[in-house]
Amino acid sequence: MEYKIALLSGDGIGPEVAKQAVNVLESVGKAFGHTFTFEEGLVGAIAIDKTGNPLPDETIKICLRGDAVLFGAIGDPKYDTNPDAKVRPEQGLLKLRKSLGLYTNVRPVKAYPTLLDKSPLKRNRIEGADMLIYRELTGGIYFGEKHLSEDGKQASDLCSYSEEEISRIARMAFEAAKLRRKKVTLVDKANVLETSRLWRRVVTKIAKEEYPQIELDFLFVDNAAMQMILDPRQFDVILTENMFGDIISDEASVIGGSIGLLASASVGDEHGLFEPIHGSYPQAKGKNIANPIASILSAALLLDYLGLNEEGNAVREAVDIALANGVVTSDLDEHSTYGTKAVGDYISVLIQSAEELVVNLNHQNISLGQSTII
Ligand SMILES: NC(=O)C1=CN([C@@H]2O[C@H](COP(=O)(O)OP(=O)(O)OC[C@H]3O[C@@H](n4cnc5c(N)ncnc54)[C@H](O)[C@@H]3O)[C@@H](O)[C@H]2O)C=CC1
Ligand SMILES: CC(C)CC(=O)C(=O)O
Ligand SMILES: [Mg+2]
Repeated sequence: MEYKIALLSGDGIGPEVAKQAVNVLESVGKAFGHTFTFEEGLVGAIAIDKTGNPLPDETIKICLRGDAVLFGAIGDPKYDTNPDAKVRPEQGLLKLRKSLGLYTNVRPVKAYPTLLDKSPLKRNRIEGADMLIYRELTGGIYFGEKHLSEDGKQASDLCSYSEEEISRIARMAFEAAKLRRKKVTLVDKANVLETSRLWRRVVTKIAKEEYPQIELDFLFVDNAAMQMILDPRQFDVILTENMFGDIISDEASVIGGSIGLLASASVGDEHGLFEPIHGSYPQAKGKNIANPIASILSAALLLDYLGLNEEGNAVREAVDIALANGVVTSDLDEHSTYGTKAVGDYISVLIQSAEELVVNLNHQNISLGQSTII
């Protein structure tokens, strides 16, 4: 089959890690007889530099005509250090999520058996940890009305959610839990926030009426942040709003040993975008030291989204082999001599001999709209 992928590499390490994901997809194409074509679009700081707009209309068109979007990262210190900048790279990513209707962001987190001693957390706390974070992606405080008073002394960001926005991602999270350990934890701040109380009411009703077989429990986000590192194995599927999900998923990346391992799928009713959870890590730009695995595993989720589960598993299998053989960047092994490209090449070469891989890992399917991810 032929697939058209919109490629938005972005800023900082985005292009370097996305390049490795592209190479991996091309290897998958060779091994499994598919053709992936890539159409590149500008986004983020580079798009501002070239067009004045962090998300040019042409980029949206490229995404709309693709079968899926592969995204690198955006962000640049010249904006991070200038709070007065009116046009910012991050606006490009937020607008893209909204324009494509990507209301659910799935972030798989696990402790890899071969990396248990790479995490700063104790092995006996993390062994077996395996969760999916369902983060709402197009609502909440990141999208609410912003206000700065004329004298610059008062500011506000509105956090707003509707029943519809909550119920559509909640159903996705419950569907995922059905195929796993049948537990959903709603993370909120319902002791303080009206929006969180709405989340509780809506999610509780859906659980009772539609998913009686799923255990639903609740955690306040401050406690959840602590539980995440105290006892991460208690979590199966976490369901939460936009900002809480952003924060606790970076925290959860410590379980695996590096944020450079964490992939994500952003999906809605019609489109899918696949990106690492990390940002543009500008300190590493051009140094060939960034871990490409988050981007490569995002490509695996993209394959699942296209219905190519065996191909997605081949990528995950190759990643597992690289990790087991110590073919990792310096974030996972300070003595490593492998760079971004070497790790990507190793994984790509393994995939090209895919018939030798046992593409039969113990991954569980997750129902995600019309498609299935692992
Ligand atoms: N989805 C996106 O494009 C995101 C963009 N950002 C933007 O990225 C820029 C930098 O933000 P930060 O807060 O520094 O977050 P960041 O995720 O870029 O980096 C934080 C730290 O994580 C580690 N790290 C990140 N990616 C890694 C990789 N592939 N391999 C090894 N280590 C890695 C590094 O230690 C780094 O110092 C900002 O402009 C921010 O707005 C931040 C988060 C997400
Ligand atoms: C621009 C930010 C909202 C991106 C981010 O931190 C994320 O999606 O994880
Ligand atoms: Mg984030």
